[in-house]
Amino acid sequence: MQPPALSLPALTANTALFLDFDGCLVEIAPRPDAVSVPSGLADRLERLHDALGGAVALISGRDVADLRRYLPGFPGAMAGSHGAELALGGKDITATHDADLDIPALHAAAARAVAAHPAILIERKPHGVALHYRADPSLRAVVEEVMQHLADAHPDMILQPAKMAVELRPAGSGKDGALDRLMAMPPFAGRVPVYAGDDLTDEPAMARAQALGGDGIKIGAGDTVARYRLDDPAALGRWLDEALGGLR
Ligand SMILES: O=P(O)(O)OC[C@H]1O[C@H](O[C@H]2O[C@H](CO)[C@@H](O)[C@H](O)[C@H]2O)[C@H](O)[C@@H](O)[C@@H]1O
Repeated sequence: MQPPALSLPALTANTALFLDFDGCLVEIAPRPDAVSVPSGLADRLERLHDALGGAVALISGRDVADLRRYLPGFPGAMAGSHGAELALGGKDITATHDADLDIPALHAAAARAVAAHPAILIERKPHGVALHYRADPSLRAVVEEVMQHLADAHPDMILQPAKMAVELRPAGSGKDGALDRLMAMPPFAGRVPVYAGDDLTDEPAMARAQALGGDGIKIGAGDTVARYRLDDPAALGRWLDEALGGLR
């Protein structure tokens, strides 16, 4: 499905805005810790937050503590770990699932399984693990096989394919669930959701936003359920700035 690239949805004072992080607000980098936050992004997010009465949320596969390192002053809600964590405003981070997971054991098992392949980067997350093969794409099959074995051994977790990576996240998590949770509470409730994202983990959330009468915006290339598309994070930034002008 290739959505039209011609027009974009209007942001109004009644919009609830949901933004993904990697590949959406920031360009993809060689490693998770090598992303660069564009100058002006923090200010843009704060102005959107003010103009939309606080109804702006970041919805990321990263955990919330990691997101906060990149956007420390962001005043809005953050859903992290593919929806497995939620933090409202600057407040505490809560788990949204009730799976009783032995995460240190999962991290150790993942590390043992790829010990022979130092090019595979292990990202230890509070609610799961990611194995990245961006440094050597020929290791994709190894990563997929290891993660399938880990998924088979951990029925409370599900596989999440990502860009040059495969992740395990808790069953019952998901960015669509994060969107639903936020849309049920103020200041999001009663608004029209607009969700921008770039990756497979964003597709269910964009579908959900559209099912609720809103819109999805796919950032970059690839099949998508979203009705709209923008080329890259810079294009999203320009569109958000234009939209801000109309909200004043
Ligand atoms: O939901 P997102 O905010 O888009 O996060 C998805 C994953 O992003 C990160 O990995 C991806 O970005 C890295 C930095 O650009 C890149 O090196 C990697 O190849 C990508 O897969 C992050 O490391 C993951 O934890 C997120 O789940």
